[in-house]
Amino acid sequence: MSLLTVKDLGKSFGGVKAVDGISFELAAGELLALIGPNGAGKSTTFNMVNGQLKADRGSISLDGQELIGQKPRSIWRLGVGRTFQIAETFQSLSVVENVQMALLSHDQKIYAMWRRAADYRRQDALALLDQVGMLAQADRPCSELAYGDVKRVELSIAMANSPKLLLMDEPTAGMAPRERNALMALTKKLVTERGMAVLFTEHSMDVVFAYADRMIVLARGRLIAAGKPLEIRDHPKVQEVYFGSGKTFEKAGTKLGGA
Ligand SMILES: Nc1ncnc2c1ncn2[C@@H]1O[C@H](COP(=O)(O)OP(=O)(O)OP(=O)(O)O)[C@@H](O)[C@H]1O
Repeated sequence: MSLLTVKDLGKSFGGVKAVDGISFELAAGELLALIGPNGAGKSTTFNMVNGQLKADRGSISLDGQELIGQKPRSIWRLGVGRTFQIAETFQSLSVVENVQMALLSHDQKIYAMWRRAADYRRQDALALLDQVGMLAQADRPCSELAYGDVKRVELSIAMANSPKLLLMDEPTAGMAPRERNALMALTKKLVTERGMAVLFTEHSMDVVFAYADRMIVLARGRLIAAGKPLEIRDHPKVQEVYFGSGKTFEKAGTKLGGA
């Protein structure tokens, strides 16, 4: 059975149908890539799933519970996580303290966090860091880490909430190819080990084809194709959008696989 079921989801801004009646499913243990040219509706879709935007129509159901109409915080509590960049204010904290802060937040002990982060559930935080290969660097300040390692820590912070579904918006943006592959291989490992589902946008087609179990393709708010990477690559509509005349997206100045 699907973990996430999206049906006839729609959102308009003024006269623009940003998302125009899309439907898709996502199972536990699956990595689903959401791709499409600039302005296709990817961010709008993401923000409806995490509750930052309210859908005009349709349904988003997680494990049978309707998410539309719920606040972002409630949706997060139900198990929809997302990766956040480590805020500048937390850069001076150590790696493990950043994960401890996330555990405090998960446990709703947010008000005491400044005082208590250093003591709070340290062993659990270390276990999360171990899962992302960052145990050896647990006591270093985040500000000293290489970019790829910061991304690993961000992933472990997202894991602190034990998400059933993790949303990743351009997870490998700004990374070199080797770092990109390492991060996605790690994500895939977490998906398999934890039975977590991941929905991600990505502009690097290499990453998408190498790591996505399935893909959905949006263009002008509509879902134009869904399937396994190889099926998508050969799909006529996708070919037209990305490689063809470019008629549909000429004006948007589409980059290949623009996320
Ligand atoms: N807050 C908003 N107000 C008005 N129009 C918006 C708003 N958010 C998005 N849109 C419009 O909705 C459409 C879809 O935008 P969206 O950001 O979801 O696309 P995207 O696929 O994420 O694009 P990109 O790859 O450029 O980030 C675009 O035409 C955009 O201009």
